[in-house]
Amino acid sequence: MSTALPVNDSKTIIFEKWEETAKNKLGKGAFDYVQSGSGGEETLQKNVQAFKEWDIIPRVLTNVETRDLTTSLFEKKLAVPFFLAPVGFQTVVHPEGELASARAASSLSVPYIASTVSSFSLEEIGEASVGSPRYFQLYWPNDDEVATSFVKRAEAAGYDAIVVTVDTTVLGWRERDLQNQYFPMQTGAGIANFVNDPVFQEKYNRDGLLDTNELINAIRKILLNQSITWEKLGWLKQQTRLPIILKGILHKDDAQLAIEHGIDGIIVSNHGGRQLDGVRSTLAALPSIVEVINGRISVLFDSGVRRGTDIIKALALGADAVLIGRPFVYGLVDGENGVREVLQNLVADLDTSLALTGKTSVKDIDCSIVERVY
Ligand SMILES: Cc1cc2nc3c(=O)[nH]c(=O)nc-3n(C[C@H](O)[C@H](O)[C@H](O)COP(=O)(O)O)c2cc1C
Ligand SMILES: CCCCCCC(=O)C(=O)O
Repeated sequence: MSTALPVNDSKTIIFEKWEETAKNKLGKGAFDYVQSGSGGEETLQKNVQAFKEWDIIPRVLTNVETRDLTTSLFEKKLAVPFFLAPVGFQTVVHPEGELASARAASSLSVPYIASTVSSFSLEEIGEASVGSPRYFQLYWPNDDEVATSFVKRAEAAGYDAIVVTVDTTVLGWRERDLQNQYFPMQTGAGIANFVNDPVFQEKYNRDGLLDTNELINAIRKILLNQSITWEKLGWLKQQTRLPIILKGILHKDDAQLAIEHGIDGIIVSNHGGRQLDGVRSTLAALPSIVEVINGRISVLFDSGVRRGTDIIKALALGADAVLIGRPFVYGLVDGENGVREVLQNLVADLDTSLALTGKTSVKDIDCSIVERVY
């Protein structure tokens, strides 16, 4: 990486400006669905605030002429230490939804995580991101045969890992969505992985005979699984040769259990403040989890990452890589180009921040360059 200049033809650099653009372009229901958190949005705010509670203390005179943003996870090289987080229902933001975001990510070799509730099938998203790393996020359905089918399809479509979201046994209490009476599936978004699944079709869709409302009800009935336990993970591991990553870990004891159950990685996440409100910010949760993990498995991180310096802080506190959610979703209001713009700027911002931190590689960032604000 030799330049830290922002993208020349960028229209929007600032996260808050993208958010404003999204607010102006989207209907209230869709915008609130993306922006809001659960409950009184305490955690949503804490996630962002937490980054301000850590100072970067840069080093100087270290020769940062040549810089390297690459890292590796599960023996695969990544061009940058950040992923597009799994985000469902992307056609509520732009008609090309996940295809646009996956193409933008792939054009910059940014790794992508496809959601179970995508508006295009995992096979279509896989094709849109061919050549670039991609993981499949599993909302573990309340039907083992459908769960197995999803995992096998992800393997066949060339995905590199399965991300099991474990913080969504039920949907969070999202007051703004409830107030707006907004549920994105009602727009027809988020059902592609089900309607393209042979097991689901045969068992629940009577081979395509259900009308849209019946279909949505059938999906909702099996989408979230309240009965999964640590013991059941052994069964999932037997269904796939891909690494399994748990998304939604906040407690250090759960980090320990992940290791004991042979899990390959965890994502320290509170779902962007959208599930249980009042939980810890992820940056506050990270250090104690990293201590327990002690380098034995990969630790990813999300919730509240907005800028390059946020990535530096999360890496310094022990994350191997981070995920971004809302920043790319706001870019998606301008389709593939909008997402690309957000990502290009984030790469340039990260590169600038790396140089000014006095480091030449993201792999060299460690806790020596951060301290809690006092
Ligand atoms: C609109 C929207 C939809 C989401 N859909 C999913 C999903 O389908 N699966 C999932 O595991 N997480 C989902 N998430 C959570 C993200 O993966 C991620 O944890 C969160 O957005 C990170 O916080 P940030 O938005 O502050 O970056 C969603 C988040 C948003 C904003
Ligand atoms: C019953 C729908 C569950 C999917 C929710 C998607 C998501 O994770 C989010 O909105 O956040």
